[in-house]
This record gives sequence, structure tokens and C-alpha cells, in this order.
Amino acid sequence: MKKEIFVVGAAIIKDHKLLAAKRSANRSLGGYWEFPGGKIEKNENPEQALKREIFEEFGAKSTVYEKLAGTFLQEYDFGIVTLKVLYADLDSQIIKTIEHDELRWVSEEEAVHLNWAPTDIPAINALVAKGF
Ligand SMILES: Nc1nc2c([nH]c(=O)n2[C@H]2C[C@H](O)[C@@H](COP(=O)(O)OP(=O)(O)OP(=O)(O)O)O2)c(=O)[nH]1
Repeated sequence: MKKEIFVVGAAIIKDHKLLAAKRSANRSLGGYWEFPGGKIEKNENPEQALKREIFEEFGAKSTVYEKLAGTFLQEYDFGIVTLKVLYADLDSQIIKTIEHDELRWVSEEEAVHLNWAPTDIPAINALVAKGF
């Protein structure tokens, strides 16, 4: 049985642009674009996990809103990732990036051309279909 990995990602949208993050080359799925976020720990709900991850990754406070419809599943050699995407806002500046090689605010047109982690592709398509 493969390990199940429960992950939460943030759809952070400002001025019609989405904050895309490129995973550091030395990590699992390195070099792919993703939503800021990470693994949900045992004692957390998705919202708590996302606020913690955004603070750890960026040193920024955040407000988390509703979930994007759907749960996105993808099997990898290291496990099965189950991704939930929550809309969020940053309430303070990004003061550091510890897990990403690059951060980029992208339009819908730019977003669809990035090399997203396979898990994230249907989520990006759903976000673009809704418009941002
Ligand atoms: N943060 C994030 N992780 C994602 C996304 N899509 C996706 O498949 N993942 C995967 C990558 C990782 O295997 C896992 C999230 O773990 P993580 O971001 O906490 O990474 P980590 O530092 O604990 O993992 P690792 O590099 O040490 O293996 O989910 C996404 O949009 N955002």
C-alpha cells in the first residue's frame, strides 16, 4: 500500500494574479510549480495547516477562505497525494522563502503555461475556469 499524503495548498489571488511557487530543485517534485502549502499534520484541520505552512514558508500571516470545489488526487512513486486547495489572502509581507526557488504572480494566461505539479493541473484548470 502506498503512503497517503494529505496536502493543503493556497490559492492566493491579488489584482487578478495568482501566487505561484516553484518547488526547490532538491525537494520531491522539485522544479514544478505549486500552491504554497504543505502536509496536514495529525492534529490540524486544513485551514490550520495552511496558516502554519504560509507562516513557516513566507513568514507571513494569512486569512484562509473557502475551499475550491474538488479534491485532487495523484499517485507518485513516493505515495498518493491528496490535495485540497483553499482560497487565502496574505495579511503581511512575504519576508522569506525557504522552500521555493521562485515566486511569481501570474495571470490566468501565464498560469496555464507554467509546469505545475501533476496533482495541481486540474486545480489550476478549475481556478482558471472560475476566473481570477
Ligand atoms: N505544498 C504543496 N505540495 C504539493 C502540491 N502539489 C503536490 O503534489 N504537492 C506534494 C509535494 C509533496 O510531496 C507534498 C507536500 O509536502 P511539503 O510541501 O510539505 O513538502 P515537504 O517539504 O514536507 O516534502 P519533502 O520535500 O520533504 O518530501 O505534496 C502543492 O500544490 N503544494
